[in-house]
Amino acid sequence: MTTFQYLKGLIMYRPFRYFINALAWTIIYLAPIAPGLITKAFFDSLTEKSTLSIGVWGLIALLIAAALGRILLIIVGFITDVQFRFRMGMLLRRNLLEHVLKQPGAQAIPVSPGEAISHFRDDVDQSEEAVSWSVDVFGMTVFALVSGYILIRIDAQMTLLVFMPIVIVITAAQLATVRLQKYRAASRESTSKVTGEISEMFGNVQAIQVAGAEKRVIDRFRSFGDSRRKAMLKDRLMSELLDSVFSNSVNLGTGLLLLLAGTKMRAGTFSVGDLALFVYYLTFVTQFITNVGKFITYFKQMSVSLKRLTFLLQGASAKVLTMVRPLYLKKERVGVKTSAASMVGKAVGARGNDLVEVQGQEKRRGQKQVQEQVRKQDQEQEQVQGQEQEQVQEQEQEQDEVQDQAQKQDQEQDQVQDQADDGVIAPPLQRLEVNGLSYTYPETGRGIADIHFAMQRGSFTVITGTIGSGKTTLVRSLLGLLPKEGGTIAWNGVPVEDPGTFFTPPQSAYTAQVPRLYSDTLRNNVLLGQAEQGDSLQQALNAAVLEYDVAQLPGGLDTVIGPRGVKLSGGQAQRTAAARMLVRDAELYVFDDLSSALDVETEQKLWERMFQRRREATCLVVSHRKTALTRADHIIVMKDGRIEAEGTSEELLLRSSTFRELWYGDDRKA
Ligand SMILES: Nc1ncnc2c1ncn2[C@@H]1O[C@H](COP(=O)(O)OP(=O)(O)OP(=O)(O)O)[C@@H](O)[C@H]1O
Repeated sequence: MTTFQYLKGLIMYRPFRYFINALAWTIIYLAPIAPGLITKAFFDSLTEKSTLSIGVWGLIALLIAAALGRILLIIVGFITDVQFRFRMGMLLRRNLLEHVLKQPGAQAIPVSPGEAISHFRDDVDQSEEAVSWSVDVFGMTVFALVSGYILIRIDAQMTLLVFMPIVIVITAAQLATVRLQKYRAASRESTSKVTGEISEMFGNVQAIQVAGAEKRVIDRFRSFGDSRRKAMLKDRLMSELLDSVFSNSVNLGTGLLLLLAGTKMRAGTFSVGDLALFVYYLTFVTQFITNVGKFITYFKQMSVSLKRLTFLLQGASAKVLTMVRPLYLKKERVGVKTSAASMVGKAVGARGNDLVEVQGQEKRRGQKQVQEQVRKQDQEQEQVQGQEQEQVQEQEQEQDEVQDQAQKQDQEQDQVQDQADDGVIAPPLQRLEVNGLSYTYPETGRGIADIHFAMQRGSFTVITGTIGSGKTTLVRSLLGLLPKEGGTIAWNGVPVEDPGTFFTPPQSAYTAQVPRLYSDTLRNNVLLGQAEQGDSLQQALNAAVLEYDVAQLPGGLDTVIGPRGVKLSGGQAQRTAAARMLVRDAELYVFDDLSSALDVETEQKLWERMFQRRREATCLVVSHRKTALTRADHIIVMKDGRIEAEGTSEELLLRSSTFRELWYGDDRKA
């Protein structure tokens, strides 16, 4: 997308508001035409060249009225500007945010969160600025044309001699904006780095302290700060330099005007009123040239912003940025679950509808056959006279029953179809099948390849393997947190089109290896906005073996656990994440190495309680612990991104050396 297309896309978001804004500012810029002409007439009246007889006070009153009128217009102009530009900024941020949220969770943004914030803030502002200035340029061009026409009619030679040098000076200064653009890009980049570093530091306070790296981290931060200072200085210096050239052009013009006007006035070809008008318009015309320059600069900076925003889209078309959408992310539908759930429904729904439709057609075909048969039988019955009445009645009854049954089945299917159309939930899990799943990290070329496995309802499957063998990658690719490169995932035989939106509650819930907690109360960290229903929270805490810990906390469930849950132990943090998962009803629970911060006894309790609570829960668990392995119906052993062996623990102890190492390694650790 070119910068011009981007600008146009933003304008076309609210073309009417843009038009109103342009109209308001064109009137504002045209407003000085009248006071200029009044001033000219007044001065000419002093030398008896004009018949205007309003006197000094009359002139002052007229000029004040014109100024007040312009102020009023400017207020209106600000209102129209704000109405347009903030909507445009919101659209950009909204589209960006929606795109980021739709990305696989593990790859949502290609930069640090701090840098992403800087893109959201500065680059959107920059784009707003450029579009807003385009309005000014339009208004001022109209002013320049009208005033130019008036001045040329008075004295074409004078107009040319005064304004040409100004145009040349300003154009030369404009050329220097290429450098300004370079400096601006560098200052943006350095600001992003500083913002990113701040968020990294705040996010990793513990790690920095544990490593005794405070000084090194601060030194690094200081070096980023220094680079930023230098880049900002160059940027500001260049901006101010150009500004001063632009603003001093008026003085240059006035000087030229005085030099040239003297001779012409002596010759009687240039009146005092003409001089007053030239001086009066000079400021505005110079402002026009300056502002056109500014707009060109903003336009160039906008191209830098467009590049940076497009980078955030990670390969998606830049058109995403200006797509016309309502300014909110979700549209809640009354009576339907959250949009995530509705997306889920649609993911399966698309296929589900096909299935229902095919089945429906078969049923209807079946029904027609039955009816056909009935008709035939009727004819036969009419032909065979004298047959016993009883037999006929029996047959009719049977036909009615068959028809009733077919009708009932049709009604049931209609119901299923309605549900799928509403996008509520996918059907309960009976079987999950993964075939040929693969993903490679572009940075390392590592990942997983050709993963096949299946899980039945209520089963407990453990993924185990050596460090870095691809366990987490497998889970993340399955759940759509990484974009799978190949393979299929089927829920009850129906392919899952978009795992990222499908594998969310109520289909599945997930606890990551490194839990993400927020600086909020424990309660809010578990519920994450979900309404507290009955004793569901207590049950989840109990299932996650967290009830004792909660009782020990000073504020219980209302204890604020600090940024990233720093006030909790590693095990408490993981169990909080597990409680967050368990408080949500799900068909499939996925745990990524929950045991890494739990002792054997606590882990044992956790599995026991989990199964007491949900007998039918299907679990996919990454673990190397015997507690989990002995409970498993099926174990998948990963090595170098592939499944090396699978089976029960007894089978694997006989067959897999990797598994034996993991099994006895666990003994050695215990
Ligand atoms: N974000 C990433 N970028 C590039 N390569 C990665 C990334 N994450 C993991 N890898 C690589 O992919 C391979 C599989 O990693 P993965 O985290 O899935 O292993 P794992 O079995 O879960 O390891 P662990 O037991 O340490 O949790 C490893 O070789 C790792 O170096």
